[in-house]
Amino acid sequence: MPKVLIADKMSSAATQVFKNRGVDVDVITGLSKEELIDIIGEYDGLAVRSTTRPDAEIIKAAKNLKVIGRAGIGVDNVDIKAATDQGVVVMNTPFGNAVTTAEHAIAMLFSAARQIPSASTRTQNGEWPKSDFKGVELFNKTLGIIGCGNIGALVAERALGLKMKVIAFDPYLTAERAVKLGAEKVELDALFQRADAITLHTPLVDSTKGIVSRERLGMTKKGIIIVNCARGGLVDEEALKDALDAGHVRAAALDVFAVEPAKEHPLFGTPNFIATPHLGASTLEAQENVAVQVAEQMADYLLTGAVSNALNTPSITAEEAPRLKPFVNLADNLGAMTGQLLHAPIKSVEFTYKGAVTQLNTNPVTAAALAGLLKAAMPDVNMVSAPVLAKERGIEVKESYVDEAERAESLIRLTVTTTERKYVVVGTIYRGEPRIVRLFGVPMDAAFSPNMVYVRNEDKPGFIGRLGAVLGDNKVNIATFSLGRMKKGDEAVCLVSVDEPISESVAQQIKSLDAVKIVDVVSL
Ligand SMILES: NC(=O)c1ccc[n+]([C@@H]2O[C@H](COP(=O)([O-])OP(=O)(O)OC[C@H]3O[C@@H](n4cnc5c(N)ncnc54)[C@H](O)[C@@H]3O)[C@@H](O)[C@H]2O)c1
Ligand SMILES: O=C(O)CC[C@@H](O)C(=O)O
Repeated sequence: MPKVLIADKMSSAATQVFKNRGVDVDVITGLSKEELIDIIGEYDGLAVRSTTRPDAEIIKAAKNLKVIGRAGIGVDNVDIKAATDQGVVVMNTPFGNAVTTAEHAIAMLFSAARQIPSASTRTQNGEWPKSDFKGVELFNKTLGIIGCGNIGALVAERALGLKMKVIAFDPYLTAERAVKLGAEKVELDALFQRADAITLHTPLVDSTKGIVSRERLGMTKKGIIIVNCARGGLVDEEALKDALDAGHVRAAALDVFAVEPAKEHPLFGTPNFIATPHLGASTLEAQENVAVQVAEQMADYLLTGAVSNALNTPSITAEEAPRLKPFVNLADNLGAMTGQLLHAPIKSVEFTYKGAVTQLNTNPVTAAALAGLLKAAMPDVNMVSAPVLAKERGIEVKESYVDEAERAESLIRLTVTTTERKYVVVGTIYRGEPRIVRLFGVPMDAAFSPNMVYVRNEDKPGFIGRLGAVLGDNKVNIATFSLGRMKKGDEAVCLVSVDEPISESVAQQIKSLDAVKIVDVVSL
């Protein structure tokens, strides 16, 4: 039974889902990094919100970890590269708290425009400070949205409902989608120059860090309102403080801070400044949504192999997972065998899919074959990291499909081009088991096994007997012996599965046989 640790406070609905799905679950929140490192090795899954920060050190200690589930959207608290390198799937819940956060941003916008928190505090202090609060309407004002994805679009919709004009900067926002949202797509500087209020809804990435800079604040109209319910680090907080003190920024409302938790901050106590403690996602509905979603996604992956909302590997539906499993196994074996028989750097790999497999999502199949191919040189590679590593090493990866739907069998062909030559291997599934049907151009039919010897030889009478004698003389027991040849008297291939790995000495004895061209040991 897989076991999951819930390490951040989240709705008990997550625990219930895990239990209902037959996943063992511990809820231990408030752990220090050292305490988490001490216990994480026991778990197959780790569920977090934004407090726990699974970094490379924690992930390295998580020897059994298969999945990290983020009950929320932003995953900047997870070292995704470290997770990928270790084959740990990272998934989030991209829609569970989007409405809630959009509503918080609108609430912060109103709070800033009318200084509601301060007015409330002072009224309740008995000051009746009526003359001290003159706000501004949002009606007919221009709202600048930086980042117009899920939440930004929801904020746009709500702002339009308030009869605001909406302009948006988002490098990935198409003009068509902007029109559909009722927003005007603008460049970043234009947004700062034209907006009466700016709200941020981007991830914290290199291109967004400090996007609200001192220089850009200087481009804004006097009286601008700034709202940030995305991530601390998007706003130059010191520059914002100066602009508030100078009366240039009318008001600012931050839900997120560069350093959290923000217990002390230069902005705290500044007039016309509003702060909330990262409450964007904190509603009953949102927390129920993300808890249930993350638990269901993690349970799906741990129990069926289905992947959804993963940041570092292709999605696999629950329906696909069982159908893909034999092909992923075949791809892994084909890749691993080929990778051990290559003796030069890989330049490109083409995956050709034929027959029924073309009807499936072949991304995980390709990833598994890539992992097998690269494993000879990079033992820690896995199907999560393989596509990234291949790209980093400049290996061109192509996929093609031959839709021979009438063909009962499925075939997977790997065409691997190294700096020296091209290799072609073909495999299929027969009675649920993976088999190799063509090895480097030579037709054959062999099952995969943990210990195999690959021999390429001249097609001559007596060779098989001599090869068998060397193995027998060295007490190497043969499990299966598969043969193939291009044509009579040409090159032939022996693929011998043996009970135990052969020693280097035995390999040398085989190499010394007449007619031998190549001898390689394959371990799967
Ligand atoms: N305060 C909270 O509690 C809370 C809750 C949920 C999400 N968030 C934060 O809000 C962020 C956005 O959430 P979402 O669901 O809308 O994500 P999303 O991925 O749907 O949208 C993010 C948008 O930002 C855009 N973007 C990326 N780089 C950009 C750049 N350099 N300039 C402008 N736009 C850029 C993307 O194209 C995308 O459209 C999350 O990454 C998360 O950090 C905070
Ligand atoms: O979990 C939270 O409270 C915040 C989550 C939020 O920042 C997100 O990125 O989804």
